Amino acid sequence: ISVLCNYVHLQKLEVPHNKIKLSCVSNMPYLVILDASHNEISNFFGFQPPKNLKEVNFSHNRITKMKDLSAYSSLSKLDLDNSFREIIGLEQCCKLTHLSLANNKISRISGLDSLLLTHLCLRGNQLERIEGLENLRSLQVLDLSLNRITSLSGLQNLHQLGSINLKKNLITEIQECKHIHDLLLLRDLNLLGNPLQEQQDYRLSVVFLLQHLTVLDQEKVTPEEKVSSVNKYDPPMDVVAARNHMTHLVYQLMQPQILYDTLPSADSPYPMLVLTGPQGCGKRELAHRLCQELSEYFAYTCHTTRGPYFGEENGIDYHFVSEEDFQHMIHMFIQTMPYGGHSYGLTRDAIEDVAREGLACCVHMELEQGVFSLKNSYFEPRFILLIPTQVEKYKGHLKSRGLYTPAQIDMAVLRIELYANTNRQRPGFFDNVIPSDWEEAYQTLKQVVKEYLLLADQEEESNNRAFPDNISTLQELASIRRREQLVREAIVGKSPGVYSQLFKSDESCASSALSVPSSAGALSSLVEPLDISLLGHTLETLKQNHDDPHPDTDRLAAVVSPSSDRRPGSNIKPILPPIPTG
Ligand SMILES: Nc1ncnc2c1ncn2[C@@H]1O[C@H](COP(=O)(O)OP(=O)(O)OP(=O)(O)O)[C@@H](O)[C@H]1O
Repeated sequence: ISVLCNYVHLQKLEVPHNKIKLSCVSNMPYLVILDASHNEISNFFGFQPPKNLKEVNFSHNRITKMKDLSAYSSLSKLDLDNSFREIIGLEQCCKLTHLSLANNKISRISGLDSLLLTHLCLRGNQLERIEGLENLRSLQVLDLSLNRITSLSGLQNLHQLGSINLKKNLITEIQECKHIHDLLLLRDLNLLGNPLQEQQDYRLSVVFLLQHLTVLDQEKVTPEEKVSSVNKYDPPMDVVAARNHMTHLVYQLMQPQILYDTLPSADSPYPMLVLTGPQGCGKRELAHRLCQELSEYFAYTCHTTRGPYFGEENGIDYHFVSEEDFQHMIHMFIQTMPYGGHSYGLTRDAIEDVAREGLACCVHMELEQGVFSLKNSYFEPRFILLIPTQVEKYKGHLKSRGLYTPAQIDMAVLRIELYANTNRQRPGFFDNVIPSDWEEAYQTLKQVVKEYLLLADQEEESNNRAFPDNISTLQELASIRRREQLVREAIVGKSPGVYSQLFKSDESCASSALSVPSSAGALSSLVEPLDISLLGHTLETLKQNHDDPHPDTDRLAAVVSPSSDRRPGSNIKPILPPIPTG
């Protein structure tokens, strides 16, 4: 092609698939693009360097050795798919962004450190490791297919990478993906033809580990795959709870159905109080103290396979059972939770036993498979969150227990945020929040619970009774007593025990309301429809009420007064803790 020597202004020369020599290029000082691929060139770049040569393709020639290309510093794109073993001579090509060195015999990447490459192709070489790429911080597209690479280590700092092709290599472990986990721009990954594809759930695992991917192995990652992978490997609390609930529901449905008579209907909620909070926040101690001090209202009801701590008693602190027995009675549980190598669970029978004694059950639980699981059931407990507000104090407390490793303590501290977030993001999820590191946490809890039981008003009134301030208080009390008398007559001595207020909700009122009989005509303007759904198991308490010469006026008034169809205790101001930092 020596005739081209006269074309001095030529900017683009394409002569692929020939057997030509390129000495004429020395006469083309303005050449910008040169394609001399698929020739038989062995001495490449053997011409005077055109000043502005940007794109050169010398692939598929007979080049066996790279050479110094510092004279060609304008190069931005270079294809050298030949048969050489070592990368050299590119150090001065500081404008080079696209480099293809495919199908050579390169076994080690070197000499690329100073370049600003965005696209690099090393397909079909003999690489076993990814090394020498650490400084290519601008790299966006990397093709390492058809090599012998076993690990993805070496890619972790290439934060601009959007596409990696590792087809047909020797990667065996899915865990290798952790090296590219932090590459947030990575959208396209190709691992086809690697041994790790044989592993079970390979695709879901990779989709989970690399949640930014949109294409994996040349196939689009669907939203369904993304959701399934998260549900499988890091299920949100709702999903864990839903599974737990579903499992136990299925177990229950497989059993003969028992009709319990403590409650008026099968789906009436039991009165229940649930204390929850992070590990070692003191919920266990508080729950048991509450059961002790308010033993006429509460009893503890959970089963566990862990052994009793010093001073704990079977049937009082837990029902202690063996793992074997626990599994044997698995169909009886409403929910279960594995924790620290032991199992915990709540059975319907245990709740029923407590209800038979006219008590409400009080339990302490973890969030995921405890509180969330109960939220799915038809039980409608009161949930109280106990949350540490002073991280250092909380850490100190955990340390002083001598039961936890530093890692476990850190994990426990991290979990505070889980509880705080649940409280922040789901208004009304907890009925009350009490800082557990206050000295007066128990007193606050007790007061809140008494409010639920409507005992606080009662105490207040009895104080008032003892020291009536003035005549108008006396008159008011007399008036309340008169109204209360009428109410008693109207409901023929039936009213729910105070503890049943724990679970009285708007819906239960609405679904089972009964209007006051006409014999109480005088009252019909005074009282709202009465909730009798909760009365079945409270007759004894009612009888006591009836015989009581000093009736609890406020309590009854609250049961029947127009305001009583609000959730009891709803007038209490929630005590919100300051949210811990971090
Ligand atoms: N049925 C249940 N469902 C869910 N969680 C439960 C259940 N019963 C107990 N738990 C929780 O299991 C955890 C372990 O209970 P355990 O009685 O062994 O207390 P602990 O050793 O004082 O625990 P912590 O780690 O909170 O100090 C506690 O967080 C407790 O609230």
